[in-house]
Amino acid sequence: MISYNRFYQKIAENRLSHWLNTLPAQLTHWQKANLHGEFAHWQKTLDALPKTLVSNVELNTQVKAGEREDINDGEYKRIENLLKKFKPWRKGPYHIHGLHIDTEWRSDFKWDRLKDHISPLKDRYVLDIGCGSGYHLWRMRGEHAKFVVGIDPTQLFLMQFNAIQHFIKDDNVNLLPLGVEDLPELKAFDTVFAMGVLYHRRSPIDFLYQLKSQLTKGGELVLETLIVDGDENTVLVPGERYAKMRNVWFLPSAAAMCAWLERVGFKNIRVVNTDITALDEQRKTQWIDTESLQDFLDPNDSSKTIEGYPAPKRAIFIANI
Ligand SMILES: Nc1ncnc2c1ncn2[C@@H]1O[C@H](C[S@+](CC[C@H]([NH3+])C(=O)[O-])CC(=O)[O-])[C@@H](O)[C@H]1O
Repeated sequence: MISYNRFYQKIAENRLSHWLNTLPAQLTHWQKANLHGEFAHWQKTLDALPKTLVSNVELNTQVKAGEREDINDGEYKRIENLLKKFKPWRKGPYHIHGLHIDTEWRSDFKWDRLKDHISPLKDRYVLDIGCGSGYHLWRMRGEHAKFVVGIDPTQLFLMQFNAIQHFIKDDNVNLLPLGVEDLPELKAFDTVFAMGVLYHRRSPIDFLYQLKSQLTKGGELVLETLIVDGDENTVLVPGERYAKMRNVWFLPSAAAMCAWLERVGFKNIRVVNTDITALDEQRKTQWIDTESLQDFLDPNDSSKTIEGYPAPKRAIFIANI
């Protein structure tokens, strides 16, 4: 059973205390009514992870907990077998006692593209919406953020996060099983990240208002999303699938995205990076059994998706309120 009591105690004493008005009831309901069919099984896997002595934790240049020498061969094999039960591992990579979880995505590439453009995270309250397994949460803490909260409704990713947390043990980094639509207007975070989520939202403008309502006055939004080429009136709404993904709705141009941000009241809007996703950033590894980017592109023309749309191109936007 996952307990959020420690999280409640922590926020009772910090600037998120008003979240206690709604969060405990929401999470209690979630545990009663919304658990994934595999949840109990996953929980057993988590509980079976050995309690090891973690000699060091490195979060600034990578996400690494412990050394190979901290554990014996049996423990290493056990950790590997148990963590493989949480496949597919999409976002990472992680290094646990010398075990390299070589995830589908090199999420560190995205971090490298944005880290020099954002306001320093030192002492900040940070929220990462749609954080996946939480890779970037650790990197934010590695930049000395004071309190880091991630939300993501996909329960397998929560399990992956909890598995990494089992070794790192930092109660200033938390992942809650919520969607953005479950958040009250907290107006409490200094930096809000929303990366890889906007195109999954059916109402992108409402989504931007939701992001805005999480920020303190003067706070910073870091938004990353798929874009297309074009002017401020260009938006692609793909058919049933984009790069084999079913739930993709709006792909604006960078100019359109800036116009949307301005329309909902963000200021100081800038595009700090654009990048075509390359095959070394998203690829099949031993830690996923499913297809990856190579299978999502036209085999004869990698500038197109398999459906004939422009291949994935992403941009990072930073804005303030
Ligand atoms: N309603 C929702 N509210 C919040 N999150 C959601 C919702 N619906 C889906 N998600 C979550 O949004 C994440 C998107 S992945 C980006 C990960 C990371 N940020 C990255 O930048 O690497 C990109 C992709 O899969 O295309 C997934 O983890 C979903 O579970």
